Amino acid sequence: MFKITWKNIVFLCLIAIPNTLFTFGILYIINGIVAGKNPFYASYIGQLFFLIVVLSFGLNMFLQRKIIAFTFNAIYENELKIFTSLQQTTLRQLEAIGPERIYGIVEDVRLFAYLPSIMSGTISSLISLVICLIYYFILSFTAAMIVVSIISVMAIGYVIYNKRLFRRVQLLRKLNDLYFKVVDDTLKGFKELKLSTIKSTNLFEKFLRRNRKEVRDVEIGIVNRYLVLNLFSQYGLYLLLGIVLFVLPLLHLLNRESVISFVVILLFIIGPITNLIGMQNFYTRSYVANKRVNAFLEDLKDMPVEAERVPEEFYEEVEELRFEEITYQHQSDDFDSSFVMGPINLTIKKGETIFIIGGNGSGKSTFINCLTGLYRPSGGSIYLNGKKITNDGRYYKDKISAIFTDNHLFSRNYDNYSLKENKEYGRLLEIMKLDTVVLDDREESARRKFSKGQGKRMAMIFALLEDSPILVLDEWAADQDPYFRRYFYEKLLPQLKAQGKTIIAVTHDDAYFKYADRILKFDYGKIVRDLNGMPREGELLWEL
Ligand SMILES: Nc1ncnc2c1ncn2[C@@H]1O[C@H](COP(=O)(O)OP(=O)(O)OP(=O)(O)O)[C@@H](O)[C@H]1O
Repeated sequence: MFKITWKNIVFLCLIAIPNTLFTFGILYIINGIVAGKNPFYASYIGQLFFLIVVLSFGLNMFLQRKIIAFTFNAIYENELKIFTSLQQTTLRQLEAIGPERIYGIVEDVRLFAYLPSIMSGTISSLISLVICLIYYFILSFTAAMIVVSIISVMAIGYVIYNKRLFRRVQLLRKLNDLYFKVVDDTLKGFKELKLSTIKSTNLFEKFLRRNRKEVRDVEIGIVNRYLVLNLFSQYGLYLLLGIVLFVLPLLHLLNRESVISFVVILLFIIGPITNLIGMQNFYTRSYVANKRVNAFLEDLKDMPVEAERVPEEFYEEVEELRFEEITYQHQSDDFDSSFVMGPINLTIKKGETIFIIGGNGSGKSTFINCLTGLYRPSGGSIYLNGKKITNDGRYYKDKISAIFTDNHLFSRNYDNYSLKENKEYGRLLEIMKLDTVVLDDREESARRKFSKGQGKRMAMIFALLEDSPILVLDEWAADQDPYFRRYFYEKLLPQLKAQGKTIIAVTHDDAYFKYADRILKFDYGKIVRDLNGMPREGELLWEL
């Protein structure tokens, strides 16, 4: 997600070098005065001191603004990248990823909003540390080596310890993904949970409580360890102070004047070092978040390449759709997916009204997902007007309007048409008997809460407003009352057929089979009957 480029590094160096010199200047002046090297009354030193402070302030302000812009730009770009990837990914990949991982990733990206203050703190702390070490070496090489060695030992111990914490942070994020799964179940299964004490108690006790308890314990473990680490570092610095004050002079490695300088410098860097250590918690979490976002984007990477130009056939009328040896196999890590659809060989002509029938699990919806281009077939090809559909068939999909069993009515109008003063919309509201429910042509009125059947009718209105040549309906009439069901088969379908639309409808309504031009019966993923017109007298389609 966050990639530090060479440009960034050069930029940081260009800022860091003068900043280092300024900080060095400040430290040098303070130390000179405290150690009695520079007189207090030398006015030019005071002026120089204030000048350096002002310049350093300006430079830091500039740097922090740049970091803020860089961070929020990276968050913005990554949020867009995630949604672009989601838009381009296939239904199969989305089903495999699961919503909980997506919620987790959105949360991971937002973590970086804390980055600017942390990063500028880190840079200034690092600069101070480097300056102090340089200064130490100027004062006494041997003593500086001792200090550097002690700090290095502390840093190595810190890195080793931090690695273990890294694994715990990873576990924490995984536990949070599971948590989102439970949240999803709680919201989507709200009614079922309200009705069943057993379900809601088990969800709470066996999953939610257990998960949160685990998260609490892991969090406490992580924060406690960081706390120990911070205390060790802090007291390690006091230890260092003791060594500088008592041991190094005793070993004649430092004289009295240098001891004062060493102590002043050490006191100066205690703050930055404590800062650097305190920020590790955040850095470890961001590192894990960064890895997760990258892995997520990588998982979505296996995307079809979009066609650059609109193919000529896009402008042609849909005369024929042909499926040649189409097969599809579900893939899932969680359960055995032995079901294979196909091979399907089928030609659909313009204006045909086709009913797809078959028992539960016979592969009707799988076929619909292949037909609409949502599933990329595992084998075979689809031809539009005799031309093979390549890439992800984006332009092919645009020829189709579909209403699925779990149809979603969007909270806003994402289409190119407007409902305002739209005559066709008014006419469709009347046809669908929704003109007494949706009282005006405002967008908000069309996005209100509907009953299930009304919602499907509203979905039909939106689908018809898209004016696509092919209409795919997955058990649309199942939620309709007898009057509307009848109206749908006897009036609406013939009207749409008369307009030249090709209709492919999954249905279990055998009383209305006679309204189909053609019936395709599925069984075990295969078309076992392809009937033009009504079945022969006495033939029961369900019993084949
Ligand atoms: N996303 C999926 N991953 C794995 N297997 C799946 C998936 N979706 C469906 N299946 C399996 O594929 C088979 C066909 O399912 P499909 O939904 O196509 O049947 P259907 O004919 O539409 O059934 P129904 O009439 O019940 O809606 C079933 O055995 C089902 O369990």
